[in-house]
Amino acid sequence: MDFEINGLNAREILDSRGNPTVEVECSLINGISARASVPSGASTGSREAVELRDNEEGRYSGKGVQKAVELINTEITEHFYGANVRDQSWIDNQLIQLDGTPDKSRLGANAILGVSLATARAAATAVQLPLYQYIGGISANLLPVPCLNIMNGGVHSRWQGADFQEYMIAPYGADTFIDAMRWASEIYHALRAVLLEKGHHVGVGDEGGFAPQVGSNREPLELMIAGIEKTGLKPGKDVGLCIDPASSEFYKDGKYHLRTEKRSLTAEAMTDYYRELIDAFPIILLEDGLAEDDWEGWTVLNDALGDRVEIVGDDIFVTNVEYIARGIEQEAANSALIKLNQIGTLTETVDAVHLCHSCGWGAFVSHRSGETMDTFIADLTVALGTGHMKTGAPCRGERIEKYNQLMRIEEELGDMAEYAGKDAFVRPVEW
Ligand SMILES: C=C(OP(=O)(O)O)C(=O)O
Ligand SMILES: [Mg+2]
Repeated sequence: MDFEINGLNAREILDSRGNPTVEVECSLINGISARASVPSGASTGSREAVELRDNEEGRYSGKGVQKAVELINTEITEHFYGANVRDQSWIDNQLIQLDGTPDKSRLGANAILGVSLATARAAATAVQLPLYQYIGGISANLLPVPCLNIMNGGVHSRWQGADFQEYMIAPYGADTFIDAMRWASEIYHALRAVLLEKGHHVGVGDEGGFAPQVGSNREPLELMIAGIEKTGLKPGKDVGLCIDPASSEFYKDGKYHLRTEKRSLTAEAMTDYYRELIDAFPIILLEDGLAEDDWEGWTVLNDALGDRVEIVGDDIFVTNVEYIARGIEQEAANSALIKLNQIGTLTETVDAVHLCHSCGWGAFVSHRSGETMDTFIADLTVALGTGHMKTGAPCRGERIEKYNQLMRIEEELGDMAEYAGKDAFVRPVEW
């Protein structure tokens, strides 16, 4: 048969932070082969599937992935020799069983995801379909609103900038994805000019956003509004704002410690703070406003603000249907962040998105702060019709390449392409 796996060949490559990561090539008996690589987070949730990293004696001061590579090239390859590459759910189930741990720590979520994605891409190539169509079928035509993280803080700027990790622009008023990207790039350059005018430095963080030393977590929002206005676009009408404070990173002993503002707040006080910001700025999405273990706080936050903005859970749900289901039951949010390597297989990721959509929740597809040039999430977003996604600033090759892939998909779909626009978010855009 044409679709039998002939081999899986893995190697160690470097990601955008210069750390080792896994790349996998899946080859078929018919000569077709395809490649995928695995990203890595910095502000990771504690319940994420576990990456396998080498011990301290190895290369790269304990960060290498030689063991994960070796496991793919031996045990995993032997297991899948001759298997049907089109049977994705079987492949992913086998990977889970072969690993045998609840957190994928024996083989490593990095080894498992590399195999899962490389086999999916090889199958798409074998049936001669674009990846987004292979995964999403003939109705996959929705181009997402790109939410571009143009100001970085938190751990992604080594705590040099704001406490909040991500400040994003969402150009939902554009007619097409390519127009949205043009607006985004113009705003990015205008923001650089605004920062220079105000005497800020324009060094960037891990995801390509500027990371100036600001005096509060509100200031980046003011700077972004100035950048949007400088281009002639209208904040709120053309372009909205999203924030990901990644607050697990500054939560300790029941309080949220805002270093730049020299104050520590309870969950209730943080909710009040977010309300003030939502009143003052056209914010449409708030991710990880509270910490991963503050489940009670999340319900309070969602009750207070969930009818106004999309409340997205990242560290709290880790793309895991078990935690998303708990979030649905406890009304802790109205959307989940979707990161392939948090859960470790394509099938489980698709299940997480389906669960969100079946309950009227949003599913917000995301890159990681450590990325490669792999564009899988661009195709995945269109395949699953999630309507919005984030993959960093319109700068740095590993981020740009995903946006470029979405532009290619829009061009390929031609008249069939639809830009998600203002309907992308769980709560209506009111401007
Ligand atoms: C992309 C994120 O960061 P990281 O990959 O470091 O978890 C995030 O927190 O949403
Ligand atoms: Mg996050």
